[in-house]
Amino acid sequence: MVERGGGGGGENGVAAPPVADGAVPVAGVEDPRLQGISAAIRVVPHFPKPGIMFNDITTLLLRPKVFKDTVDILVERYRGMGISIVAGIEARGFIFGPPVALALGAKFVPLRKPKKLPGQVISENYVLEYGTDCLEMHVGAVQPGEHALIIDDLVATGGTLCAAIRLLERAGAEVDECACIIGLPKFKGRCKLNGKPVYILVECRQ
Ligand SMILES: O=P(O)(O)OC[C@H]1O[C@H](OP(=O)(O)OP(=O)(O)O)[C@H](O)[C@@H]1O
Ligand SMILES: Nc1ncnc2[nH]cnc12
Repeated sequence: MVERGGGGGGENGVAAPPVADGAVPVAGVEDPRLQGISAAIRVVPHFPKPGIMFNDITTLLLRPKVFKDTVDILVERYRGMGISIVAGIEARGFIFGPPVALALGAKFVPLRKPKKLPGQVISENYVLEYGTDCLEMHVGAVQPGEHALIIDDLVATGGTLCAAIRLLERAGAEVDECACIIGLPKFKGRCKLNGKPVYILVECRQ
């Protein structure tokens, strides 16, 4: 299966968005919690720019039962798998990642936008719908051979997750899976990015 941008370093050193290349199921459709999670996500048309249907998880956070259901589903999936790193992507991965990390007894590693981390970092550029961005991770946060879970709120093109995977792998970690609360329908709930499975709870509403 062909992948673009899988190893970093596309044109101008910036990786292109990836192509889905595998099959991983979404959370079981029979799980009654998923409907509540989907219903708690507000869709804001034309934010932050015309034509974008923004899937806003802040409304989910206002409902403690639904927020807990969301965290619980992830904890239930990853408990007992030997994951020692939960890496969260700035900014919304910082909301869902830490409670999952605590429940798993794993460390939380923030993957931040440029020039936010004070220590020595490694960086990965990636392509957004318009322009580029970058994620950074502290050197020494991850030890070679550790098993990692990457968490964010939403996967759209997958460019952000691919940059996160590259960061963890450059540090020698084994990325077991990426988990997002929301995924665009084009992923059909099943995908791999950079060869890593992506677990999606609910489809993005557009
Ligand atoms: O799959 P992709 O096309 O890469 O997009 C997904 C990313 O976009 C959003 O973050 P954003 O870049 O808007 O940053 P923010 O969370 O700091 O607002 C979202 O939280 C994901 O991190
Ligand atoms: N439609 C969307 N809603 C929320 N965050 C996003 N990040 C990229 N696309 C998004």
